[in-house]
Amino acid sequence: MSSILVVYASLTGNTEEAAEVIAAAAREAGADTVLKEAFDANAEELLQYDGIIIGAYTWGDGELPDEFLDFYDGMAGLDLTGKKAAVFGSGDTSYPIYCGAVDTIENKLKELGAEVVCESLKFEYGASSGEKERASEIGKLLAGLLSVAT
Ligand SMILES: Cc1cc2nc3c(=O)[nH]c(=O)nc-3n(C[C@H](O)[C@H](O)[C@H](O)COP(=O)(O)O)c2cc1C
Repeated sequence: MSSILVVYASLTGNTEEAAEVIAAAAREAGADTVLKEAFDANAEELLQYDGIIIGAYTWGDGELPDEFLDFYDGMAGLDLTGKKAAVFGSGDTSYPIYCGAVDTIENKLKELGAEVVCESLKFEYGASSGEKERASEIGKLLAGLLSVAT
């Protein structure tokens, strides 16, 4: 069975809600899926999974949230070649850098060799029903791609 780690940082629950939708969909699609908050996870754990889904809200001036910084720093130097990945997160369009954390994480995953399999999901505050549907599709997509690959 393929395995997926969904790891996220969320302060007020918006990104967490989407993380739960994604993880439930991946599980339903047959992947052995673990859902963790970033501060309970270690970046090296990424090496144990076939699929990686990372979510983070954006903080400061388009920055990564504090709860995600240790995890992000720990990603440096990991070889994620062969992993399939997706990224999501909540933001607020009134800030000049909308969902900047999502872009930063996507770029880092690509730099480390992971294959980002779909356009990253950005949503304002809580995900709408359509955005939750996309979240669900991301979980299913990754689980489906991994079941074909393994
Ligand atoms: C001090 C502060 C700075 C923020 N900076 C940004 C930003 O630069 N870009 C952005 O898209 N959203 C920004 N946001 C909005 C949050 O990302 C947004 O409220 C999000 O829904 C929080 O997600 P969460 O519920 O998962 O914690 C900021 C919010 C606060 C309070």
